[in-house]
Amino acid sequence: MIEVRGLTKRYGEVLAVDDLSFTVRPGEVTGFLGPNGAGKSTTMRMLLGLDAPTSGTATVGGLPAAAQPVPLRAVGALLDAGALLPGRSAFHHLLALAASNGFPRRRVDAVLEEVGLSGVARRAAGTYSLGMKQRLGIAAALLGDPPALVLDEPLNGLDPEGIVWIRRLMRRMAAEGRAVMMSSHLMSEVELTVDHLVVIGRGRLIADTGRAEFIASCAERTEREVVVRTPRAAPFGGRLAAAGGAVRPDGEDGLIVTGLGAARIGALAAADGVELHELALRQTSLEEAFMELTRDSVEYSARKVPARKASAGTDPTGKETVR
Ligand SMILES: Nc1ncnc2c1ncn2[C@@H]1O[C@H](COP(=O)(O)OP(=O)(O)OP(=O)(O)O)[C@@H](O)[C@H]1O
Repeated sequence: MIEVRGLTKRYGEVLAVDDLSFTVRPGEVTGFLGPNGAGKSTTMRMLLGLDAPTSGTATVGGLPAAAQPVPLRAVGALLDAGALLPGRSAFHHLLALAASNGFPRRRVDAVLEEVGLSGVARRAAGTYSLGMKQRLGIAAALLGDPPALVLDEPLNGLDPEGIVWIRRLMRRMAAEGRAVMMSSHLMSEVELTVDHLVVIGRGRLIADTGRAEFIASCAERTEREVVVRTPRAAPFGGRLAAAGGAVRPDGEDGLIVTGLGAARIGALAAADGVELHELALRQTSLEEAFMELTRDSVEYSARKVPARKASAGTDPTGKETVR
């Protein structure tokens, strides 16, 4: 179990992590999401003992990283897959890690097999593709057979095959009872993989929720839009507005309508003899809902939005909590 309580990190003027509390449970993959600069890497570095908190605690199995007798046995981490000695082979990289932690050599063979690098293990890591470096980083994380895994943007830059492979591996690691935490700044990367979501923005907690509940709350929050295409868009748009719909044009022959269901729009068209070329429901995607949730937390936004403070468990629109 990974537990973060009141975790805060200040770099001079920058409050990178602000009173953050959440739990990553065994048997689950928890997605740790937030836009660039939200504080994900800083939180993970504190969890791993690579950075000291300004205040608060981050523990794995009840102990902070510095107090773990053998850190690699407590938590495996992938932070920067590129941080390798380029001339050293995968085998020797892992062997050095195993030796310095007192792990037997057979663990090296086992993790190389696990990540599919056995065939290229003697090649210099500098010649590896990004996907192979990610696999090597994951092999190192698995070396101590730890009950918790912390992976920072593990899908970054991977091809579709690599993405599917990491997803399956994380699901399997969770099924074995490990607590798995993966960060991402894209909802689409994690929505197929995670059981639980912890969303942060500007260092603060925005949502701490099950994946299914997050999807349900997004569906509730976002109004369904109906796309209508007709050669008589302008007059029919007026008719829909008079019937209580909020209507905006979409090209010459299109209308986007909220506040009226597709059935009602179809009935109005039939009653008025309006020819329809399209009548379709458009559901906001999870990615759009996530962007909406974190919009005010984006460090460098193309749009100027007023800064609003989110409190733990409350979404920044202030409409509803998704905890
Ligand atoms: N060593 C540091 N010194 C000063 N500021 C820092 C340092 N490390 C991080 N920050 C700042 O803290 C904030 C959080 O950064 P962090 O890298 O944790 O975010 P992130 O969510 O991991 O972002 P990304 O997805 O871009 O990696 C940013 O404003 C960043 O500029």
